[in-house]
Amino acid sequence: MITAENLTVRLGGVTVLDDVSMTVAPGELVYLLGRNGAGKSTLLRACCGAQPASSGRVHIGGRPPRSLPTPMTALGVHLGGDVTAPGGHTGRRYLRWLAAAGGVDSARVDKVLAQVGLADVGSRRVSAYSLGMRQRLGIGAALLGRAPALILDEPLNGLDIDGIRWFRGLIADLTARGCAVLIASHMFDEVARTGDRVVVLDGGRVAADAPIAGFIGSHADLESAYVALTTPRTAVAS
Ligand SMILES: Nc1ncnc2c1ncn2[C@@H]1O[C@H](COP(=O)(O)OP(=O)(O)OP(=O)(O)O)[C@@H](O)[C@H]1O
Repeated sequence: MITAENLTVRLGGVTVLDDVSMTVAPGELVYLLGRNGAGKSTLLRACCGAQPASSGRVHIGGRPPRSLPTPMTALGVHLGGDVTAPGGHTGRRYLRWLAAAGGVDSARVDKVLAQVGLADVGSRRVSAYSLGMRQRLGIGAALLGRAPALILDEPLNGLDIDGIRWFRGLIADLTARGCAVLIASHMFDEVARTGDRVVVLDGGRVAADAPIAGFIGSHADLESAYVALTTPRTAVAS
């Protein structure tokens, strides 16, 4: 279970998240939507304990993220951006390094490499991986601890159609096993196809929190419903 309660984050005098409350229940796939700068990454970082709250709270499985005794087994995280492994690490060595740091049995590493489709290239340097392979590796890092909650920031970026189909199956399997999954994404087709619920941020506030079909309502599709609800970036700036 991932929970944010009345979460406010101020950065550099700006309120980036404003009284945000939301929950991701076990077995649920919730997509976090919002325009560039709406506060999605900040919310995900706060949920991981990487971004302190100005007020309000976050709980992972009922505990504040920074007080989890073994964080990697409670919450899997891939905060997006490119995976850069130190010192020319191979994919396998990178995951072993993370597993050791997180107190996870190194026997998980080869299982995860297979799970993310990198078994054949585990001994290749990460610096020689393609963008999609690095994305898979980052997702693999989030899977190391077999955590019952997962947070991913734009995990589909860089994945080809095979990667997208693989990812779909992976998340369906995890949610079927009861994992609570929160994903920030701009890929509306994929969100509409696979999500249970959307939480929409607009200017740091929750503009909607609804099952996908309910959110779409009488609109033509998810994108139209979203555009009708949220403030275009140009309007925010003017
Ligand atoms: N360290 C910081 N200091 C000041 N402002 C920040 C800081 N980090 C983020 N912000 C601001 O907070 C707002 C939300 O940023 P955030 O990265 O959470 O948005 P986002 O919804 O994830 O956007 P994107 O879709 O582009 O990834 C932005 O206006 C950003 O400029």
